[in-house]
Amino acid sequence: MGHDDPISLVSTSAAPGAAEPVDAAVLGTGSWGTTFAAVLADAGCAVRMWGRSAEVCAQITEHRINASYLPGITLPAGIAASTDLDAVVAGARLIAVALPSQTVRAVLSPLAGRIDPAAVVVSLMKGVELGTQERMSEVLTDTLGLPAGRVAVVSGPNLAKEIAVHQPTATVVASTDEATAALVAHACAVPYFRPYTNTDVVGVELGGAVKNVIALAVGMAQGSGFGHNTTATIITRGLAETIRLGAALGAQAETFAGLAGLGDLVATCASPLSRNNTLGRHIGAGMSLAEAVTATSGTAEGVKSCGAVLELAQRHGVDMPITQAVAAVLHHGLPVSAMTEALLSRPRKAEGG
Ligand SMILES: NC(=O)C1=CN([C@@H]2O[C@H](COP(=O)(O)OP(=O)(O)OC[C@H]3O[C@@H](n4cnc5c(N)ncnc54)[C@H](O)[C@@H]3O)[C@@H](O)[C@H]2O)C=CC1
Ligand SMILES: O=C(CO)COP(=O)(O)O
Repeated sequence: MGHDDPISLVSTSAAPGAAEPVDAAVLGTGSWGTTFAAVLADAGCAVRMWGRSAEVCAQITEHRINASYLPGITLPAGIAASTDLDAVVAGARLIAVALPSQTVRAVLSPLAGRIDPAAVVVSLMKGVELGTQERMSEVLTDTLGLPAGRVAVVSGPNLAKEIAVHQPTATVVASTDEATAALVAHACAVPYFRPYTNTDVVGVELGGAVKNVIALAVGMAQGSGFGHNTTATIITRGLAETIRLGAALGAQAETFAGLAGLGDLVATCASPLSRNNTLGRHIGAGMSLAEAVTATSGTAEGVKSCGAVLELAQRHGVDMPITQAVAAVLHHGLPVSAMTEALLSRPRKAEGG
């Protein structure tokens, strides 16, 4: 690695001054898992990936490509992918998970109690689990039997396809344990990807999960033909309801003004690369949910997480009208045209209320 090593990421058996590569595992060979694996490899880590498709794993290992999820990208050398979960995590000091949020518990359950005691586990996901209303770091600690301090979350304005071609961006690495956050930040820092650390795990995770729901709402408005005033209104009021939920769950308000809050909200709502924004636009243009899912390649987390975020809000008595409207359109048959009326005809109130 070409940068300082403030904490113990490298093997203690390394010769003085000679940093050994970090053993890292990435679970999930979709667009973000593959891109984050490339970032780790560029930062000097030795990276193994786990995926359920033998064909995708072979492409990554043998040809340094992932044609379905990152077409046109050549991956850095040294990434090996396999369908053998046990072999991929064995000996890894950093295990990053990039799977659709609703699948994480089932995929990781076989690893319960079997993670290397020195390893940290990193959530790259932006979702909330339906039924339990758990954030992804909670699903990881629950499923793997880990203390919260051994889990970190990476979240920010991080559209995978931009990072895969080394466009510059920053991110937030959050953990309740500052040393864990610093360790993960160290492992993924490269000239085009700058990690900041934070201990507000709740705020960082909520920022990532709720912005997907707000991006769906923005997409629905754009697909209906509305312009920038409507987009800006949804982004701003979407941030307001995210902050309200965060306050109820103990997050720090300033986190939502940062990269994992406003930063990611703006990137996702503005970019046609966003699957949530794209799916929302299809719905706004008149497609059914099934048609929109088919027309959108990749995981649009907000489709399922809108229900889980709403459950969480209702459990804590928090008003989230945009989230409620998105869930009503996607899952309860509310026409997009009625969504606008439902939101704009609410009782007037003070802006900060
Ligand atoms: N793509 C992006 O730009 C970013 C995505 N994220 C988050 O990362 C997480 C993963 O997203 P992506 O990699 O983009 O999704 P993706 O749709 O590109 O890939 C999902 C991967 O999970 C696999 N998968 C799906 N169901 C599975 C199951 N039941 N068992 C095992 N594997 C399964 C798929 O085969 C695929 O390899 C999501 O929470 C997303 O919000 C976060 C930041 C950026
Ligand atoms: O999280 C993302 C950017 O930060 C990716 O957004 P989508 O999941 O909507 O593509």
